[in-house]
Amino acid sequence: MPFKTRRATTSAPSAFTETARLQGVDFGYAKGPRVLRDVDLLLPRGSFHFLTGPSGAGKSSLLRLLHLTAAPGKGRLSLFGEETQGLRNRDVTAFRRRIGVVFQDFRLMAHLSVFDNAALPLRLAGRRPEDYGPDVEEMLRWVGLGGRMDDLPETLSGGEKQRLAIARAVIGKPDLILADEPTGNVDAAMGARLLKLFQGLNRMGATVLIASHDTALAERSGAGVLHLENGRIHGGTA
Ligand SMILES: Nc1ncnc2c1ncn2[C@@H]1O[C@H](COP(=O)(O)OP(=O)(O)OP(=O)(O)O)[C@@H](O)[C@H]1O
Repeated sequence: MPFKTRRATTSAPSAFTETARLQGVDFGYAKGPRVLRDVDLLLPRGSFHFLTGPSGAGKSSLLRLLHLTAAPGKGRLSLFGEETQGLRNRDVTAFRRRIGVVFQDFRLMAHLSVFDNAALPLRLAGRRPEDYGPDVEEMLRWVGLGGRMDDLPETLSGGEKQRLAIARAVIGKPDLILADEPTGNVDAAMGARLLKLFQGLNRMGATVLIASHDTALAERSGAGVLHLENGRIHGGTA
């Protein structure tokens, strides 16, 4: 497992105990139905949850709120113990640097190699290639892309793109990992390996939330399960 001996966070140690808290959150899109209704949710620091629920229930939307790419219509959202309402753009960027996110559509950088995609969070954090090279290579080998480092994303299969997106999300050892269907395109053995990666990062301190239809994987993981349906969350701590 990559990062065996190191802390799970690149940010300065801070005293937060709640990675995320939603209180009375309503959310809906301008031209769509109300997606979340009066949701209360607490993700304690170092917790690991799966987020399940039928297609269209709002799992991706909830991850978007936690990534600050969408804002609650009503209610409060705090991250790392800090209120997020009214943040300036540069504060949003600072929050996002502490979050590793795996989007359902991967959002890889088409003009960057596999290696450079995976290394992007470290480069943006100001680290030098000579320092991060071995970490990135180790991570890419772990997700089975050790032989593809110089290739462009367009040459990868769906599952390979997904694994690259995961490598990029976790390489900076973020405080919070949000992953949207991260095992949707891989076989069971790779799914188990990726779960191990998330579990390892969680043991090192990261808070993990994985949206998934794979209830078998969720059950096998031993993680908490939050179920989203009809705009409300069942399970977890509020
Ligand atoms: N950009 C958007 N504009 C308007 N409505 C949207 C938008 N994105 C999602 N929706 C709607 O919001 C609701 C929740 O969608 P969301 O993608 O969060 O669900 P989900 O649980 O992640 O679904 P899936 O499991 O199919 O990925 C759905 O009714 C969807 O049609």
